[in-house]
Amino acid sequence: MVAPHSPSFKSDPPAVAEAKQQVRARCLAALKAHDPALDAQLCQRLTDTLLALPAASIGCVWPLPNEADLRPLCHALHAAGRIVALPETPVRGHPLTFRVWQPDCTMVPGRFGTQVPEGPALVPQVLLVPLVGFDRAGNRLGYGGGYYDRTLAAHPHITAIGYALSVQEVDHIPTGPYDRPLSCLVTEKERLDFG
Ligand SMILES: Nc1nc2c(c(=O)[nH]1)N(C=O)[C@@H](CNc1ccc(C(=O)N[C@@H](CCC(=O)O)C(=O)O)cc1)CN2
Ligand SMILES: Nc1ncnc2c1ncn2[C@@H]1O[C@H](COP(=O)(O)OP(=O)(O)OP(=O)(O)O)[C@@H](O)[C@H]1O
Repeated sequence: MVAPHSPSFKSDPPAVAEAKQQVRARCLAALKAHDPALDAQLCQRLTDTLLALPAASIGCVWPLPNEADLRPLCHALHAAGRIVALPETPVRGHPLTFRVWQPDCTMVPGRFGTQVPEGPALVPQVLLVPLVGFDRAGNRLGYGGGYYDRTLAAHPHITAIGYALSVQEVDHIPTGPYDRPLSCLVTEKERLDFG
């Protein structure tokens, strides 16, 4: 039986949250120092990976400051006839929604400095998952909103592909009850498949 006052964690236990915060700070510093020339290599590898999939619609990512810039990938996928969608960030505690992006569409400001296309809503078949840090077991860590964790939980059939620059790798990402490892992650150097 569960003791009456034992916490039933709806979120990460405090020790895990604290450990994540330390790893997050280290990875954000690495991201900030990264060579922007690597972004083109990452885009090329992601373009090859995604165009090899039959997905009609793909959830991409519009960059926040210091992140890898995937805008060339958005253009390449659109030019290849795929529907490109970008995330719209709701209030905390809810999954992301997605709106169709086109090269000439209007972008409007969203939460946390994000930009959102003025297009119709759509759930993409394949979803690129950004991250702040990752490890070789496929664990990922984001900015701490839990948005992608909730989105993947809400849409278990979406094919999720993580992406990162190789400088964002750490030995071990602390995990909590809601974190699910990625099955695939692409960096500018390699593609990792985690069985
Ligand atoms: N490019 C991009 N878009 C994205 C995400 C992402 O990670 N990258 N998201 C992933 O979920 C969602 C937005 N979620 C976010 C949740 C929290 C913070 C946040 O707390 N930012 C801090 C700055 C962090 C730092 O650099 O130290 C802040 O605004 O204070 C940012 C994005 C959807 N769009
Ligand atoms: N499916 C979920 N249901 C309820 N709580 C969740 C879920 N996913 C994550 N959380 C909680 O949200 C909080 C933030 O999670 P976490 O620190 O793992 O976010 P993150 O992976 O850094 O962010 P993101 O997924 O947006 O990139 C944690 O307390 C976590 O337990």
